[in-house]
Amino acid sequence: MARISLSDVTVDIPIYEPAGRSLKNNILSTATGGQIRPRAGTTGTVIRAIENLTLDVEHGSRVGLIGHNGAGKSTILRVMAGIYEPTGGTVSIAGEVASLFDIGFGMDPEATGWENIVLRGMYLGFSRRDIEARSEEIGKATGLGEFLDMPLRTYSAGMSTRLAFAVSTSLKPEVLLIDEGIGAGDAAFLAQAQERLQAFIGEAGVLVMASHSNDLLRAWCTEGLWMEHGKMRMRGPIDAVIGAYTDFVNSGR
Ligand SMILES: Nc1ncnc2c1ncn2[C@@H]1O[C@H](COP(=O)(O)OP(=O)(O)OP(=O)(O)O)[C@@H](O)[C@H]1O
Repeated sequence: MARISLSDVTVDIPIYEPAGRSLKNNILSTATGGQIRPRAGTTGTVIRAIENLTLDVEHGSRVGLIGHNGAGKSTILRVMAGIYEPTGGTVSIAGEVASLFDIGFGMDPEATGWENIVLRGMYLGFSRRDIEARSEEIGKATGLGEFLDMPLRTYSAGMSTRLAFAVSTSLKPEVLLIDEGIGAGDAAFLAQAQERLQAFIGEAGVLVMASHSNDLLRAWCTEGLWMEHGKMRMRGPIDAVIGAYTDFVNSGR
């Protein structure tokens, strides 16, 4: 059974900046971003992107990450994907993870779409045999037709997204992580993607996605998690969390 468990996770990102630009305050209050703090024992600075986050995402959950620019949404996804090692706390993931960010990950601009299906699949941890056996189906799902014979560098951002999305969802990972880059798709892609995603979620697994699009969040997620300056502010049914966040933004606080 797929499951994600974060226990008291903190992520500090050290900033190596010229000494002359030191920060006077422990925490600068801004509308965006994480918390900027002095780095303990040094004259340097860290950005606290996530602070003491404890979170369990159970099998079958579809969680949407909501919040201002720099609230920590992408950082959470990167911690779940194993790209960022937390500074504090523990992360435990059960199930194969596929991430739909870093769209270029495992792809070669000079290789064709077909070749990139195999490359990305292998980067995501699947065997060449496995991915080759599925490439026909994946190619079809991209909707890219003859462009699959062209090098990736000839693709638009949305076309690359289609390719990456088709690979990730065809491999039936148990945990799918999506960052909002998916918004690069056009309406036809989104409709098709939703169908594929629903099939994927129906079979098993966990979805965690970050987006600023309420429509996308409502369509794909059942639960919302509102992040603010690296901390969880609210978790609950997606409509309730979007509603509370929207009210907060509109109140101008
Ligand atoms: N590579 C990095 N170097 C320094 N700081 C970073 C880096 N990546 C993220 N941060 C900081 O971490 C904090 C959280 O950023 P994150 O990308 O997780 O936010 P987000 O909620 O995904 O924002 P957005 O909605 O704008 O994509 C921000 O304060 C950001 O400045």
